[in-house]
Amino acid sequence: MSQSASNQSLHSQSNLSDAIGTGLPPSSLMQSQISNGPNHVSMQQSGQNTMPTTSLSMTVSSHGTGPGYSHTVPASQNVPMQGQGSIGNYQAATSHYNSAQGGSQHYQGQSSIAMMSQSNQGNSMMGQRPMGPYRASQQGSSQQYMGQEEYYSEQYSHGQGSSEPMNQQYYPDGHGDYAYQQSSYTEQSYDRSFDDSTQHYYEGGNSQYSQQQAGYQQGAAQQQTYSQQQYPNQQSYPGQQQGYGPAQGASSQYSSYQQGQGQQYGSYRASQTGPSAQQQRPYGYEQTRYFVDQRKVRVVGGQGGGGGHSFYSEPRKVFGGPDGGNGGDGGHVIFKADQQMKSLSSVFPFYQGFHGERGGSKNCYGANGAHVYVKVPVGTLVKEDGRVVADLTQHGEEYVAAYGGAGGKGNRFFLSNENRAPTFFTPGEPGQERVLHLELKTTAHAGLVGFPNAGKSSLLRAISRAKPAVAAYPFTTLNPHVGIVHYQDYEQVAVADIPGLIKGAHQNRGLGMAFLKHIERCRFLLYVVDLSVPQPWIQLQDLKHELEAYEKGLSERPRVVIGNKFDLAQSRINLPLLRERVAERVIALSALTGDNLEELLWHLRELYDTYVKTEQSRGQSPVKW
Ligand SMILES: Nc1nc2c(ncn2[C@@H]2O[C@H](COP(=O)(O)OP(=O)(O)OP(=O)(O)O)[C@@H](O)[C@H]2O)c(=O)[nH]1
Ligand SMILES: [Mg+2]
Repeated sequence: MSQSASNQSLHSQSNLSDAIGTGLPPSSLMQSQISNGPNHVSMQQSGQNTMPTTSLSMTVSSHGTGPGYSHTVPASQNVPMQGQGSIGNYQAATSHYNSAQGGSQHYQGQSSIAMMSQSNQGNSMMGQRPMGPYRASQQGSSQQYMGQEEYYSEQYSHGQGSSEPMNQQYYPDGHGDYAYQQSSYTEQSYDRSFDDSTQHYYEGGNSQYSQQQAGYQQGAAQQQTYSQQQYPNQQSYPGQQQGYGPAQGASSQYSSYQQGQGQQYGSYRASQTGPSAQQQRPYGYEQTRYFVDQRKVRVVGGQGGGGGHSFYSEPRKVFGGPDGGNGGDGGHVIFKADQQMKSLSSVFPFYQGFHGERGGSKNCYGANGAHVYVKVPVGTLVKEDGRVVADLTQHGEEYVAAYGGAGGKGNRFFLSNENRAPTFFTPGEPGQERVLHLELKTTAHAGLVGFPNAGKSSLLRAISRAKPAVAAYPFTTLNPHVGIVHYQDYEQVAVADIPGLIKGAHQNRGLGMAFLKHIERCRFLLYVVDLSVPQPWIQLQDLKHELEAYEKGLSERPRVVIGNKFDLAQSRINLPLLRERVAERVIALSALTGDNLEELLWHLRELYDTYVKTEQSRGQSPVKW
């Protein structure tokens, strides 16, 4: 899985860069629009065409600097931010901007959640703020915006900064324009490491805001000189406020802004359950597609086409008889197991089959609706009301999740000796509708089972090309990863690394036992124990206990005990003690230094060969990777 994860990460990178290439407005487009001055419509259109959702970018812009500034933000009205912010505040912000702007509609969208908890502050700051230069910078904007264009285009030429894909990842529902905003304004971020970049998410808004402030204070011409010099200050508002010096109103305004923004992002992050944890992820996490091992899907087959209703008629054959053809059948929704798919993340919550076409005159039958194929990973269980209805364990296996409705009959169908001119026909039947639960159980040959920090991921990295995250804190691994061990005779053994188990996992301690289902399909088990901890055999007992609690007999699969961290001094004392106490074969090795990995690899191969032979003797084909 993790090999594929790395592939996926590559894919996602390329996708994202595609998105950046195509989804963001090209700089030339930006230029033409921007240099037109406050051309609301065109900007908005570009926002809608290229970036279909409203985003937090408005947050920063609309709040911070008010109307003029907002022109630079691609925005759309159609996606309100209620889901992420407080609706009440959003509305307050809207009215605020309407009054300031004379009701240009797209400011409603732009203000969005920007004003969360800030509408009052915003109003008061409008009163305090010296509006003259501010408006001037907005109106006389051709120069100013030209300056910004240069800035944009320069930024776009830098193009592929790490922050952009990452931000897209933050907002899978299309907050690309926020990413765009940030990348446009914070050149600094390109040089940063990933960890910094995640922070940059917050800082970007500030920096952008600060630039605008600088522009307003210094006049339009100055805006061309956005430079790195400003950036050192951008993250700290106190510094900025000093810079603004005499602008009393401004300083209070900005401090309130800062406060408000913090709240706003706080609430936003809270609503994003997955990514919020990413702050601590050591690396690479942001660019990978999320691993999803269960999904609820509603599937509806296509509606059958109605029957035709017509009578044939031509000169000299006026009563030619009924000739309405039958309608086409609706298309099915079909789940198809695909080896390329590694998680259920690309499965949507709803699928609808194509409808059949209506029957026509002249006995023309309507075309059948096309089937919709949904690719799912091999090892996907399909459940309905808690009952397993399908188990897709082979590549290419299909399951018809929802049948399309049958097409209706045309009036020709009802022609009989009793009724030579039937006028009735039947409509198409509706497609079947079901709500199904998909559940993925990783299919690998061997499963690494161990306590957190035992070194499972390190071991997988050492024996395969998979790159699961390794770190010195527990629960580094949150999703199963599969790595492939390649042998010289081209046999491949798949090894799954699952998140660490602890004592009581079956009572939902630690990460619980939700991940044990990924072990369920492993043909043999590799128990990984940390030899350097006191009494490592206790770990082994606990692990077995947990596996048994999950499924009886699971811990008794063909297995081997791996004593990891053999390079540490304590391990050498513990190893003989462990060997005395456990019945299984113990392979002592060090995933870190690579000591004695060969023994594991040979033994793994033995286990695999035994498995293949057993399957073949049963007349079944062994799972191959
Ligand atoms: N000295 C030594 N340290 C090791 C060895 N193997 C792993 N480690 C360290 O142990 C720590 C945990 O390693 P991981 O591979 O992340 O452990 P894990 O079992 O995957 O942990 P979780 O994902 O949290 O379940 C890391 O700091 C590794 O560098 C080893 O053979 N020797
Ligand atoms: Mg791990």
